[in-house]
Parts: sequence; C-alpha cells; structure tokens
Amino acid sequence: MSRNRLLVKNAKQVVLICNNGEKYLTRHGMNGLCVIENGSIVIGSDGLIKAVGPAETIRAQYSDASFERVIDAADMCVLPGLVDAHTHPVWAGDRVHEFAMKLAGASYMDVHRAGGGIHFTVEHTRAAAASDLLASLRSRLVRMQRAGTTLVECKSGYGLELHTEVKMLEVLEEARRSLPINISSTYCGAHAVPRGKTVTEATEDVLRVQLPHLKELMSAGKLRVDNIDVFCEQGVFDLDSTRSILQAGKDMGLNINFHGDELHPMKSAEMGAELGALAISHLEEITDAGIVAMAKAKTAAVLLPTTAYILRLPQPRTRDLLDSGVIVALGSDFNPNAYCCSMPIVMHLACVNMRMTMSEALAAATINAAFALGRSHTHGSLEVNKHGDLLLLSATRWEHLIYQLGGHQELIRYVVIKGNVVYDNDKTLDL
Ligand SMILES: N=CN[C@@H](CCC(=O)O)C(=O)O
Ligand SMILES: [Zn+2]
Repeated sequence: MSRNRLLVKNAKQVVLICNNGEKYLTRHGMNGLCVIENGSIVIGSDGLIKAVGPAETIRAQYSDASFERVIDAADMCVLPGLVDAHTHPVWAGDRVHEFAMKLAGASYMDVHRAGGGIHFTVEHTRAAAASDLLASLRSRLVRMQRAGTTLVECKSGYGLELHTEVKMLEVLEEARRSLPINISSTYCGAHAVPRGKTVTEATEDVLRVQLPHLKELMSAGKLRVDNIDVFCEQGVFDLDSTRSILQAGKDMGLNINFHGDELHPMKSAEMGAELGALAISHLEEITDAGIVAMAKAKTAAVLLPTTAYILRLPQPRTRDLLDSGVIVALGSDFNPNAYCCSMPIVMHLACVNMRMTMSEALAAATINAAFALGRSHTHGSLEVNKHGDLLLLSATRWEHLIYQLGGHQELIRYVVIKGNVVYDNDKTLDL
C-alpha cells in the first residue's frame, strides 16, 4: 500500500461545506454547512482526499497506515481552500494616484473617460516585459495563497490587442505550470474599447483576429484558456457586441463568465442566462427579470464586495438573489482599482455590507466559487476524491476567519494544496 501524503488529525472542527456531491449550494444549503466536530482528514499519495470524518473513525481505519506528514490539529479548524472567482492579477503600473482622485469624488467612469483606469494599466502592461509581469503575478498569487486561496480565476484584459493579450495568457500559463495554486484562466480581450477604435472595430478585432489566434494556440496545446469575459457596460461593450463575443468564445469551448450590470442596468443577466453563461460578475444593477433568469439558468452570480466598497456603489441585491435561488459566489476582484488579495476580508465585507450570513459567505467563497469556474467536481468542499486543498486555522471555531477583520494573517497556520503544505505561518514558507 502506498504511503499517504498527509494526515490532519483531531481538529476542533472540519468544515466539509457539503458531503453529498453537491455541485453548488443555494440559500438553504448555504446556511446548513456540514461541519464535523473533532475530525480528521487523510490525503492520499495522489493529492486527493481519501477519507474525512470523526477523529475516532479515522484513527480506527488508518491505525496501520503510514503518512509522509502528520499534523496534530487539536487547537485548529480545517476548512477547504478558498476559491477566488474573479481577479485581474497580471498588470504593470499601480493606480495609487487614482485612489486619491476617487476619494476626492471622481467616479470610476470619470477616471476611465479621462484616459485613466483600465487605459492607464493597458499602457503600462503593453510596455512591460513578460518576465516582469510574471514576477509581479507570482508575488500576488503567493499573497493570495497566504490568505487561504487555493483556486483563483485570473483574467487577461490589459492588452486589448492580440500581442499583449497573448503575452498575459502566456504569463498565466507559466504561473499555472510553476506554482501550486490552481488557476482558471480567462481571456478578457474585450475589457475596454482601446483608444482610437470604435466598439464595432474593437469587436471585429476580437472576433476576427484575437479569438482565431487563441483557438490555434489552444489546439496546438500551447495555451490553456478556460473562460471568456467581456465588460458589458455603457460606454464600454454594449449588449449586442458582448453577445457576439461571448457566443464566439462559447463556440470555441470556453465557459462564459463576464462582467455585467455593474454601473448601469444593461440586461446583461438576462442575456447571459440566455447564452448559458456559467457566471456573471458584479450585478450591482441587476433587475428583477435578470434575477429570475439567472436562477432558472443556474448561472452563478459572482459578487465583488471590494468594488462596491471602494467605488461607493450601491450594494448588489444579495438577499434578493439568494431568496430567488440564484447561486451566489464571491471574488476579490483584485485589480489596480481594488487592491485586495484576501478572501477572508471579502467574506467579511460580504457579511457586513451585503448582509450575507457567515455560512453563506463561506459557501460562496468555496463550493459556489468553484462552480462558477466549472471546478466544483474537484474543488470547493472536503469530500472524498476531491483535491486535498485546505487551510488550518489557529482557532476553535471556523467563523473567526470572517469575524476577525484582517486577522487571517495570524489565524491561518497552514495552507495545503494537494496534500502538500505550501504555506506554514511559523516558517513563512511560500512555495
Ligand atoms: N469593471 C471592470 N473591470 C474591473 C476593473 C478593472 C480595472 O479598473 O482595472 C472590475 O471588475 O472591477
Ligand atoms: Zn473584474
């Protein structure tokens, strides 16, 4: 019998999230998370969960087994690795100066129209060497990992032309190959209309130049891309151009996962549901009809508490979404506008500002975020045969992770990916 990779034993709580192979949870399930008091978990040599249950049961079942590593978690809680369903982590040039402008009253679109915002980042990212983009991406991903994220969605979208979009996706590919954190990569070439182009010209460029080239790279096995994204917004991509780009991506086998109904009601939710989108992000301006359509289509709503907080936007209608049966997920929206790498902070904001319960927030940052990325069969809960991705908290109840605002830096003792410890807070070991 091969040696098991890891035994975590005697934890105060093991938060499974669910234990029946659920692919997502809606309100009722989100409020009834599956938690084992005094539990243990075994990760096999393949990095997958082999057993999880009461400490006594695991002790009896594995009395003769050997383990590469044993962690006695008597004063700790075990949770699934967190899943961040929306980030923009590949870019050069920060926008700290714009934060001051926004604090002084400028809106997101004021800054964008004045040539700042995404355009500022595009200019710097186009000029940056791939090696520099990779170095900054790595340090951002390590920071996310230390805050408990083990699966993260990462977008391109600061190139807005073929060369830089491919450069960004290649940087993501390199990070995927060389770092333990799991990455779901998203082509977001329609993140803004590039300077000097009309919406029609930008849409044509995506459809006739960028997507066909990506398709070639993907078929040749040179690039893996999971999702397609568009920023559907007034003054950016309208509903028709968004629809044509998303449909073309879907035809290439990409999951539809896009920005919609953020600053204006665009009917993005209705359109996304009709196209079979896996997820739509933001939704601060979603309508009643949009909520009904998303619930019916099982399109996940990826809510981004940092954006509404930083831009002082109206909060999305989270309770209405949950009450209507929409699958609600969370993302950090890490980008030069919203500089936050921490899903524990995101969950805290979701509870206070969006009125989610702590259980809802955790489900939204685990199983439902994994669902939004098409990965909930392998990630997002601690169930047998899923990836052994978990975090260990120095706390007697898991809720401390959300309750202690910014406290995750002290609370998270270990982060584990596929049974390997990738972060040990005592040794500041970052792999
Ligand atoms: N809203 C569009 N995109 C990003 C912001 C990107 C940026 O400002 O650089 C978002 O999700 O918040
Ligand atoms: Zn975004």
